[in-house]
Amino acid sequence: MSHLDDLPPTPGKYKVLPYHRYLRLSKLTLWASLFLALFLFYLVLSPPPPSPSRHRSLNDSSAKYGGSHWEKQVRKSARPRSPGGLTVLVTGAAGFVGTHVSIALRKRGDGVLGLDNFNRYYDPKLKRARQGLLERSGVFVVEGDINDAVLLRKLYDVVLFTHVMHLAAQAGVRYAMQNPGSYVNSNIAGFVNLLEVSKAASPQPAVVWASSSSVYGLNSKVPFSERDRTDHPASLYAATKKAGEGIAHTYNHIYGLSLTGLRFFTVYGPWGRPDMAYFFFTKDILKGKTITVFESPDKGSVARDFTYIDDIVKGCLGALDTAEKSTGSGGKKKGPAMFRIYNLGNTSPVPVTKLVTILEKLLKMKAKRKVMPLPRNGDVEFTHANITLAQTEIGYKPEVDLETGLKKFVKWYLGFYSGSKKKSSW
Ligand SMILES: O=C(O)[C@H]1O[C@H](OP(=O)(O)OP(=O)(O)OC[C@H]2O[C@@H](n3ccc(=O)[nH]c3=O)[C@H](O)[C@@H]2O)[C@H](O)[C@@H](O)[C@@H]1O
Repeated sequence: MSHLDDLPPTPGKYKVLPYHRYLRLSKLTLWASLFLALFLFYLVLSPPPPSPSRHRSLNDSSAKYGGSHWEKQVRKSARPRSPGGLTVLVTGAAGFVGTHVSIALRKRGDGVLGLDNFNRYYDPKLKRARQGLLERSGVFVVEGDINDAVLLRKLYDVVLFTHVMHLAAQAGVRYAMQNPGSYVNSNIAGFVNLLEVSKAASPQPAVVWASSSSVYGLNSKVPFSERDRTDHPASLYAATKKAGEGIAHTYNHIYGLSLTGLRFFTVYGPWGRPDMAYFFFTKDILKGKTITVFESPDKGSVARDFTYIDDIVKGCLGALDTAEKSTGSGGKKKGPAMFRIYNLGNTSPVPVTKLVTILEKLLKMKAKRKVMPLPRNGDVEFTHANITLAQTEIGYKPEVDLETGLKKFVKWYLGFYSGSKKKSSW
């Protein structure tokens, strides 16, 4: 058979097929149509393909806001109770620092409106429990994301905020290797969104926001001073926090926004974050699980300038109280505005091995320690804050040493996780 036998019949000419070939062809057509129909059916009904990202978005809860009842709650929460009180929007209000700062502000008579997306970075039940505390103190938390410009504009329409305490962020140094996108989304895109809406407000609020000790990266000169270089971060987390400082400066320069960045040093305490070492060490020691304690390459101890939450709260309030007004309005700068950066640390670094020893004493249990060299995961060997600037300019004075602070944390932890959540005191 030559290749010519495969050519189709001459166009325009009708060719009669033998009966058995005709039957075979129509069967083929039938199967092909059936297959095509099934395939189309599958395409219509099948779910969309999974996102190429290895990690699901942390914020898949759809925002819940709007309506006259909601607006009433927003106004009520944001209204100061004492004359001359501040009207503060606290982002990340159901977070560790956010909850403590919101309650402290509310206690002294300021108006506080919370905003939080309740994402799943760590147990949302803990965030909901914090929300319960906030509600009992009269702080309403709007459920939404800082990337939602429509929501932010709506909040700024309903309330004239004098201040914003911006604490919503993707925290954690090591998690940046697993989910880098979440850091860019919250710490960069979300921050820019908040600044965009803030600069367009009339009048503009003064903004205080959380930076991080991690911006000092691989610096070896201690203690870290605000005047030191911050251009060699060791983690993407640190890089996004450093980017935040640069971004904030541009909004100050172009739009006259009053901006104050606070570099927090390893904040710990009751209602803390379960992704932090002191928290999961406690959990694992109690369960008899092995904990991994990092040591520096020269077999020295890794150390942190652990700072107790109450000291950090005082620093945040000091920054809010001393923040000058923004000078711009409706996106137009009218004159130079305040731009500040402060270290909020404890000024006494403690080796992580010592942290474990204190926990052993408080928990009355021996930890199963596995010592290993500090992996290249974003962690730095030590942090140590020089706090002179914050002391002089915002009256910051840390008072709680690690043992005293951990004692309070352990007391809270045991109460909260032993099922007596309702009884656990503030
Ligand atoms: O000060 C800061 O800027 C940062 O403080 C913490 O970051 P970090 O100091 O690394 O706190 P932890 O993750 O609780 O680690 C504390 C220490 O324990 C060590 N560690 C951690 C985990 C572990 O399994 N073993 C271990 O020895 C770390 O190397 C570190 O020295 C927070 O997680 C960051 O969000 C914050 O911005």
